[in-house]
Amino acid sequence: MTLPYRRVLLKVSGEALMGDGSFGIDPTVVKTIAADVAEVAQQGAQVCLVIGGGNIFRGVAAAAKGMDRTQGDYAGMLATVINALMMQNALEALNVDTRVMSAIQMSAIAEPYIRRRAVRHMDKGRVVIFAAGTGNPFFTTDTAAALRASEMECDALFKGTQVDGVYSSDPRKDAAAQRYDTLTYMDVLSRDLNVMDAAAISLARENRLPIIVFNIHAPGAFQDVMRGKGPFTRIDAAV
Ligand SMILES: Nc1ncnc2c1ncn2[C@@H]1O[C@H](COP(=O)(O)OP(=O)(O)OP(=O)(O)O)[C@@H](O)[C@H]1O
Ligand SMILES: O=c1ccn([C@@H]2O[C@H](COP(=O)(O)O)[C@@H](O)[C@H]2O)c(=O)[nH]1
Repeated sequence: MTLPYRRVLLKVSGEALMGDGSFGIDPTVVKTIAADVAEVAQQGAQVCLVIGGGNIFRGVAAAAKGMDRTQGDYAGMLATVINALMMQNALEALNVDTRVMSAIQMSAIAEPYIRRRAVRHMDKGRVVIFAAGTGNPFFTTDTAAALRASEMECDALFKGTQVDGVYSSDPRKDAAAQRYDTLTYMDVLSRDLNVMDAAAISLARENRLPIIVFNIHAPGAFQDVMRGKGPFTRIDAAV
């Protein structure tokens, strides 16, 4: 069965890569996600990825302990490059052609981000991994994902995270939280549902980019959610 999307961006939470650990990367988790991405790419969808860095470094957390925020954010962006290289390695082991494109130039390990080149890579069937977020401090990889998905004219942004959708409050802290099947961008903003930052939601809203939030941990979760198999939450202009 053909997939109902031509080109999509998958945002993978950095924290998801920790597996059962409390820091860093569990290679088994990376392999499982890579296998899911490989399946989707082999079924003909153009796929690009943004991977968070929260499993390694978050600028805001470092700032809370007295570090300069900007410096911490640059360290956070470098953390996303480490995750991108791990994912590239796992995808290449599955014979998926990939390119890492970095928003911060580091020509020995990644191509610089050039929008038209990224589009060309995807047209040739390569999975493009966007690294180093937006390249700017005070942003997050959620915003980078909404930005790149808009630039790439993706049909949707899939946010693969630790929870299976958007809840009335953080489900990891509130056992009574209720999951929504659908929400509008305005619902997420006005109810302060913190699954993604407001800048990312606003950017998606402006560009009419649907966001689908799902749990990345179930094997095959990405290909299932691409086919509309739940659970997930869809955030859109009007529902
Ligand atoms: N209303 C809500 N609905 C769903 N999840 C929520 C909500 N409020 C807070 N969260 C939390 O937001 C988290 C989603 O963010 P995620 O872990 O994907 O972080 P990220 O910043 O995108 O990535 P990283 O882990 O790299 O920092 C969920 O794990 C969940 O605990
Ligand atoms: O555009 C960006 C993207 C990220 N950062 C910094 O990186 C870390 C990790 O990203 P997450 O989205 O939290 O996974 C983030 O905390 C920022 O410190 C950035 O500065 N700019």
